[in-house]
Amino acid sequence: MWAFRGKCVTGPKVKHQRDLRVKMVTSPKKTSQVVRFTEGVSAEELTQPGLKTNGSSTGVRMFHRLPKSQPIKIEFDDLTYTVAASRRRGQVTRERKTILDGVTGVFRPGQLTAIMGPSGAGKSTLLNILAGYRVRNVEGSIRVNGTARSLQTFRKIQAYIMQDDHLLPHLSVDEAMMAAANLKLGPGFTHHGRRQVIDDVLEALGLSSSRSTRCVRLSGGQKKRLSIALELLNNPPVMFFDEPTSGLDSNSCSSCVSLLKTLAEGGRTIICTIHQPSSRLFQQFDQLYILARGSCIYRGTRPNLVPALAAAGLHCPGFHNPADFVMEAASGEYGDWITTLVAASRNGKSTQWTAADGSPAARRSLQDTCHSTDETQPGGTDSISNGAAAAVAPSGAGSALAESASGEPSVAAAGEPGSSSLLLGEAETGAVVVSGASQRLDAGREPFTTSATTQFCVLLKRTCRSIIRDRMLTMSRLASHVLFGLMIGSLYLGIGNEAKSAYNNAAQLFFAVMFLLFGALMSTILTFPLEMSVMKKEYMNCWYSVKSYYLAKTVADLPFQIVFPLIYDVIVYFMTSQPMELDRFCMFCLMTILTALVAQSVGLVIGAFCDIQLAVFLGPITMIPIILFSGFFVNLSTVPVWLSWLSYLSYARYSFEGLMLAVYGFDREDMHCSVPFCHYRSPKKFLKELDMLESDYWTDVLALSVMTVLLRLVGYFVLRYKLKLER
Ligand SMILES: Nc1ncnc2c1ncn2[C@@H]1O[C@H](COP(=O)(O)OP(=O)(O)OP(=O)(O)O)[C@@H](O)[C@H]1O
Repeated sequence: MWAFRGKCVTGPKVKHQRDLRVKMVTSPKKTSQVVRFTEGVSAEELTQPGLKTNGSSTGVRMFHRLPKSQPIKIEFDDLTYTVAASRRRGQVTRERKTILDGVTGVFRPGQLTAIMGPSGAGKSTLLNILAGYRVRNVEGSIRVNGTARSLQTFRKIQAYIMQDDHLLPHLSVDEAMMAAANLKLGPGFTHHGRRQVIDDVLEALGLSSSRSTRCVRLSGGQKKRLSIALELLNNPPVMFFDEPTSGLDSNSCSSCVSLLKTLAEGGRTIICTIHQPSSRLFQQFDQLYILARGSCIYRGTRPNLVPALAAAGLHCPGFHNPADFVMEAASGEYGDWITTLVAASRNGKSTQWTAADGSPAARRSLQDTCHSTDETQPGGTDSISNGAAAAVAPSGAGSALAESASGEPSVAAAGEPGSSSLLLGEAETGAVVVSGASQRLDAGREPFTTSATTQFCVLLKRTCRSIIRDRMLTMSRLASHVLFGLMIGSLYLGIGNEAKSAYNNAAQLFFAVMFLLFGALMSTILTFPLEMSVMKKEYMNCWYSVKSYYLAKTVADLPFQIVFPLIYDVIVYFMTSQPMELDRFCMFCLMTILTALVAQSVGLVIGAFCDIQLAVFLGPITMIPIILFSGFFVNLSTVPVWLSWLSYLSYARYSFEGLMLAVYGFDREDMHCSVPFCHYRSPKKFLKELDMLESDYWTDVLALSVMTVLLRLVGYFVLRYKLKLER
């Protein structure tokens, strides 16, 4: 059941799935669009700009203003991927487990290709390798439009939509889209131009009415469509989808696959992994690439699947969903057919069943831009071995990609604003529509569309917005500083100048250190790993650099790490009657702020290093030795020499010492004694007792500052390393 603007199109008009096929047709010369449907849709519906499925729009519409792109054909030969085999106890083994075993295939523009196979067959692995998400331990070759794939160039023209929708929960749809547009559309786009592109994409994907809805409140289907919308902004000609229908109900699945089909019909190369599609979904796929145990058992069109299986001796019973049947066969339910089917498809090399050759538009366009599938490119193969070659693939790939559909090597500057149409749909002339703003595909080594400064500014704004919108966390942080401040202030009320309460006052200062350390550490640890998944997706899709992200992330939280300790300081300092001297108060505040900053840096390192489960354990655990060597529990002069070096690594030591010196140092006069004898009437005596008399406040400031900077650098490199490791 399809509907337009909420109106259902059912009954005699729509008889078959094929009737529902939408063809977007436009003339490159005309600015107005003609929307042509196959049979079954009334004339007045042709004028409707949006298309809705099951009451929710999954619209199909020409996007006038997106950057232009061009068709991309991906070929891969003898792809093999191995991982280290698990070690048996007490045994060092060099054996490797083969996940993909020399598979070959071609994915063409204008086609929706499904990579199918039972669980563990290697679908996601193949997708990741083709998308460039995985490069280590990969052997074989990948060509893009007949030329060796340059990972750098390819990353700019592909989008990878992950199985889970990694979205920032507190941003609205519109805000998420605007941030993406600011990052992905070049400087040539004005604010108005970006707005128009966003409007087009949201309208087309049926998200216009959800503009102001926060991502966290979107339905599963809407989240999926938003994930696609975000990637569509720069009109990537290649889109990879990992299990796009997972977690969706049958209607949302259908809407989602229809959308993918429409994107493919516009000339894009759409590749998705899918487990076991219903027969309704299955009908939508043009090409199938079926894997079993890391080998290809079928490569060809969907209608050819049953004949191909029959030719190999495996007969699909009538009325049986071919998708189910082939999955059952691949799982071994009818005996061991895998070897036979792999041999029949020659592990993907056979082109016997790949009759269709892309949409006519894409095909014609490719004739100008590509070499034949089976042509061997002398020296043009991106031989990937242990990832090394992928990284140094010739930049010539970029120029091949950059050629226009007419074969002319003309690609306008990145982000150049254009006025009409894009790759989605076919021109009446049959050529793929490529007019309008264009994407620069060979813009040197820099893979990002926007400058580092722009990336930083956009990310800073977005991160600040996310922090403020995360009311629960932000208010909890604020409330905890106020409440603990009042609690400590009440508990140690007016003791700051009382000689008999010197130890209590030191305990109060030590508590401030603990509270600020844990507060800043845990708030970072709890949020950073969750943001990392969003960051990873966006970084892999070339939105921005790690550097820009990390800098924005660290700077965005800075005001909070300054304001919250200040609130605590004001309450505690005055309630506990510390010396009423401005410079001492400023030194006190500086020390608490540095304490929060160093703890935040530790949180960034731990958050970048491990997932949230491990991080919430590691964070507090790593604090134990830091606290132990702070000088509060043990007089540091009594620590054995072989352990004393640890105290120099303890940032709690510098914080505690700094606070003590701010309050008792700098020749403070004797304190008030309300009893006959006070041992620590002289602040110097008290500092000497704690082995702090010779210490210097500014050395503590320097130590904490250096630690903050170093830890932030460590966090940055850990983040980079983690991203590299995952590939
Ligand atoms: N880095 C790795 N180390 C060890 N094994 C791996 C690694 N990556 C993948 N595998 C294994 O390779 C096999 C294929 O994994 P992959 O995720 O590609 O399967 P899949 O077909 O997508 O399965 P599913 O549909 O269940 O997601 C699995 O058995 C998986 O455990």
